[in-house]
Amino acid sequence: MTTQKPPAVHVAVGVIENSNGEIFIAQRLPEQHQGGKWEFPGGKVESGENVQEALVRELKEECGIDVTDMAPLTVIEHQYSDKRVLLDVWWILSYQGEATQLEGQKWCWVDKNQLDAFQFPDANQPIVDCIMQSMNTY
Ligand SMILES: Nc1nc2c([nH]c(=O)n2[C@H]2C[C@H](O)[C@@H](COP(=O)(O)OP(=O)(O)OP(=O)(O)O)O2)c(=O)[nH]1
Ligand SMILES: [Mg+2]
Repeated sequence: MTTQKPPAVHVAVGVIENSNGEIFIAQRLPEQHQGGKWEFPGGKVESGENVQEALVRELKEECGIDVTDMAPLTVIEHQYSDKRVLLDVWWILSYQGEATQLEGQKWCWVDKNQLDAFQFPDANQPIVDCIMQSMNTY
């Protein structure tokens, strides 16, 4: 008998960098999946949306910014003990407004070189590596 894997939850994730080379991160609320871990803003792609539309919507809802340009960074499929996710990760190339956190999460700008001092969900390790290695010229 074959067992069918449940479908992965498709998640749009944005890496926002400021002019000081710092990255925006927020701490997941205790009651959320992977609660207490730090994350890049984003959320689930809803039906009828493409990933870019989802990212624009999520970053408006969570961070209060209007994203105007983005570029694909990486896609990560990860199986947690309780859930499988497909993280669709994008560099935010330009946006309007001042990034903040509108859903009660702790947040901060962190120097790229210090990103590994924060605890991220396991799926995020390749993203953190990628950012820390990047000589970002955008
Ligand atoms: N946003 C975000 N989610 C991540 C990251 N790493 C990671 O494993 N995830 C997982 C945790 C969740 O299972 C899923 C994203 O769910 P979410 O709670 O942000 O979704 P959402 O904003 O749509 O919120 P909701 O449906 O719970 O209201 O992806 C990350 O860096 N950012
Ligand atoms: Mg979210």
